[in-house]
Amino acid sequence: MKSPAAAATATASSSSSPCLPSPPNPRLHLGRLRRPAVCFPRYCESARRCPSLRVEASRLGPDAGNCAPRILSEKPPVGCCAVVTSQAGDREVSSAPVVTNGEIGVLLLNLGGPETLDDVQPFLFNLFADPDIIRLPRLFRFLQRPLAQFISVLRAPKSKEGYASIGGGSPLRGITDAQAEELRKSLWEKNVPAKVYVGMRYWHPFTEEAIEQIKRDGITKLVVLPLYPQFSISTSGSSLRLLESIFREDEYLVNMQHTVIPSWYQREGYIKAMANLIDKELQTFENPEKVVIFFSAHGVPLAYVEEAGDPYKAEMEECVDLIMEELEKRRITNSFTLAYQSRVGPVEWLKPYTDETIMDLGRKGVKSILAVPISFVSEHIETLEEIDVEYKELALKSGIEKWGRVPALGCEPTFISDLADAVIESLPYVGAMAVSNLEARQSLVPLGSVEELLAVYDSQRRELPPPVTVWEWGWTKSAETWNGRAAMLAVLVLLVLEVTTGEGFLHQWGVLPLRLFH
Ligand SMILES: C=CC1=C(C)c2cc3[nH]c(cc4nc(cc5[nH]c(cc1n2)c(C)c5CCC(=O)O)C(CCC(=O)O)=C4C)c(C)c3C=C
Ligand SMILES: [Fe+2]
Repeated sequence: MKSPAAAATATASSSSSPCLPSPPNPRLHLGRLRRPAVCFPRYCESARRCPSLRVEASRLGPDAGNCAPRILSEKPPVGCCAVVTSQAGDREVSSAPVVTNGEIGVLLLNLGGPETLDDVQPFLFNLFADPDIIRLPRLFRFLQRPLAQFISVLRAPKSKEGYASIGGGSPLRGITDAQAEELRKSLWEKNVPAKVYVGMRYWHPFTEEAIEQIKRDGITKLVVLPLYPQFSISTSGSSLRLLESIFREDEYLVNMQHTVIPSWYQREGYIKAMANLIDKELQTFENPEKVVIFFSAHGVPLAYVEEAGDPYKAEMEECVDLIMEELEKRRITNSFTLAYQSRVGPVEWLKPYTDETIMDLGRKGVKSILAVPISFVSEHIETLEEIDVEYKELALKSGIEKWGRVPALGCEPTFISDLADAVIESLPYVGAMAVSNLEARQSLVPLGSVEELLAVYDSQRRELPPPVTVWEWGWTKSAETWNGRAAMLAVLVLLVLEVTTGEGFLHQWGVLPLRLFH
């Protein structure tokens, strides 16, 4: 890591009393202002010394830009105290039991994927019906579902082809369930008796189902952990928005203490696990030092970053830097590049695009590439099909001779253990409760973090630029596109009618003299 400031070993005390002035407003911590806005040296300094805030100390340092986003609650931790001993470098956690006065739950948030080919279109419908994927102007909100239906039906055949080629469905559910089980085991080994739940955004098990189970199990302290290392409005943000709406409506949840780990790409364990995978895969090449390490992240529309303030790009770039720094420590100094894949629709997405970058490297005479999927921790359609098949083919056509790919982290033990540490470290922040139910309701969720995190990037809930162009008034590119599509559709409908009924302009003009069907 950039600043292993927690060379200091720190031990959390068994007292939950705060020893700090309130941390700065978390609204400032995430997102577009992140780098400049989060440097609170006084706060970070104190945090390093304060036992009850030790939890985040391994990320603190002279470069305080890394610290504040991790302080998840403005209120002091109450009612729960992790007894944790941690050493920078090995992140060892002591065997002292975690003392809490409630049932701990961990909710893993993920995207979800179709399990069969019949699931593909309804899965796509759920995805495009999400206002964090396509947020229409207020006046046109009523069109969200019809539009989602329209786009999902249009896209389904192409998506189905992809899913068919990877075995007829997404492997995401199985892998996420396995990660949940490994995380549970790891937490128990670290003396944290927690239950772990999986809540998917667009397919089973839906987040709503996970929440129902959490209620049935009587969980009173919940750590929310999106399985995306980097934060994006379109992924973690969307899942948090859904949670916010569920929490707001429910008496039980209003009273449940929670905290969110919004992103965790700087964690030492994660960075090391990624570096281990890259290191190992490089050894499969004849001349490992000549290989270009090609980080390929899932893209988002450019306007998410430039207009809506999505921190995704900044977090991604920092993540890649951290991995390369870790590799450098191991004397691996290969060239590397970061590009964005999987764009959907005609609007501009984050650049450079993966396909263009591959061709560019080919033109420049690069002969070996090691692809590193970086935005997701499971194998999925975009690793198994897009990278392993499409991009490999493109690379070979572009003059690249050897193409390799680092596997997704999955249940890699260093990674799972680090996730468990992240959960343990966040426990003292679970439970910053509103004073009364009324107050909790007014603030939408129990004080913790969901709505604060949402506010960070999206306080005004502005329109999001649609990845698939939808209607805009005026002489715009979008209007032209949609006019064109509407016209083509109209012509198609007229043609079909004409051919099937034998009546219409073409018949009147003698272009089509015969009725084809009777
Ligand atoms: C960090 C990861 C992801 C971001 C950011 C993201 C944004 C995003 N995605 C779409 C549209 C689609 N995504 C689809 C599948 C899909 N997306 C991610 C991850 C991110 N998406 C994953 C892991 C998967 C695969 C799940 C699986 O089943 O294996 C799909 C469906 C597949 C396809 O048809 O290509 C679509 C569509 C948008 C529009 C978007 C940002 C706005
Ligand atoms: Fe996606």
